[in-house]
Amino acid sequence: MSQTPLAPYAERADLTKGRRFFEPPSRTRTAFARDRDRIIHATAFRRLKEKTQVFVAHEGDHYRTRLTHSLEVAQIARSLAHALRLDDDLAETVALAHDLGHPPFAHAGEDELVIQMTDHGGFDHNVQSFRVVTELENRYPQFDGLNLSWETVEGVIKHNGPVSHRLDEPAWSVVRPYRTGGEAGWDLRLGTFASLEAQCAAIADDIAYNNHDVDDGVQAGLITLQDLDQVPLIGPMLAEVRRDWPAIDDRMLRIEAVRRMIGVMVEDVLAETARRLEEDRIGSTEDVRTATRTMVDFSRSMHADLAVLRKFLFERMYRHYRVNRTRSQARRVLSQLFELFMAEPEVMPPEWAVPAATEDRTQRARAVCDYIAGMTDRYAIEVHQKLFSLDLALDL
Ligand SMILES: Nc1nc2c(ncn2[C@H]2C[C@H](O)[C@@H](COP(=O)(O)OP(=O)(O)OP(=O)(O)O)O2)c(=O)[nH]1
Repeated sequence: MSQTPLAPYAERADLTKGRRFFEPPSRTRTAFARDRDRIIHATAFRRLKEKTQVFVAHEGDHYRTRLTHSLEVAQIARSLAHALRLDDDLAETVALAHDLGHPPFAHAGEDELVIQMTDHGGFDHNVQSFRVVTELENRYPQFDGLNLSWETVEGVIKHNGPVSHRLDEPAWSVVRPYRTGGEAGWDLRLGTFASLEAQCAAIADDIAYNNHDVDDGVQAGLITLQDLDQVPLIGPMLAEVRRDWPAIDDRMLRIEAVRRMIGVMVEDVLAETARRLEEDRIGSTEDVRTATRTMVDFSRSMHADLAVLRKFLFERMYRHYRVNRTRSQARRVLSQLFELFMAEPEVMPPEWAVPAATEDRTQRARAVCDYIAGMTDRYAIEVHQKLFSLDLALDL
């Protein structure tokens, strides 16, 4: 963006730990910018356009999908990184990749896959994002996955912080080869913190969804502006906008209040992060990794307010009966597809039917799970309709 020199604790693309499979550097792009471009060209990225954020993707053109959510996260991550004098390409790249592993119908879909995979190694959307970029995307003749830089892959797998404590959970076992001595030949140093750029992407996720869910929830009529008056963060913001613009209509009031709330959260993160970097005397990328806490974070009071806002959104929006009805349908679609594919793997396309054609039920379940997890909402509904309708004229 600008030529401001990077901070000493910023990642540097010219000092990257490199890619798993050697490739000569690009003449025109840094390693992290090239990673971003690979993600944008990935099939899993395009499919985010029809994956649920809160509303199933076809419910309305104006609601967020996982794709527009990822773009908003990337924008906020980039702003944070730039203000902190970090590598904004890396922050953007990790943000764009962070939700690649979400199954159709997002959390409802994940809840169902977790149940279906209980005896077969489990399911976790963050691990699935990691598998998409390291293994499942198939668009290069030389390797599986996208062969991204170490720092990008690290950011994807550490979306929720260091992961060493979770390696015994079956869902996380696929990450094992990526630790010291692992056969992947790469040590992602799973027990340490990720780069500050990846931490920017992670907090940008929280900023983005808490804000856009308020926006979408009001637009959808699940919550009202009056409901929000008593909720921390957004309530004071609504009052402030009404004071500044007494004649403002509800639509503009909602948009302006959400815009200001994003700004307040970003400023809070920047101030808290600067404070922590100084307090913990962070002077290098190694200091970031071996620190005793996350550096890019909200202040204590923002955490407290956000907890109340999250609880409100959870109870009033994510568990609204109208959303619950769709969740219920979505889970049935996925459970019925899963059971059918386990019994008749030959009805899946060959790239999934072949690995599923085994007596090893765990191996079969993983192929079924990967096929389903890669589906968009629309495709899952279409396949379900085709396979469970008795109308043989339905073509797919
Ligand atoms: N936590 C949660 N979020 C839901 C649910 N249904 C819909 N959502 C929406 C609300 C947010 O827009 C978004 C939060 O999910 P994300 O996957 O982005 O973040 P989360 O913190 O759950 O997971 P992550 O940080 O990716 O490990 O999903 C639900 O049942 N639980």
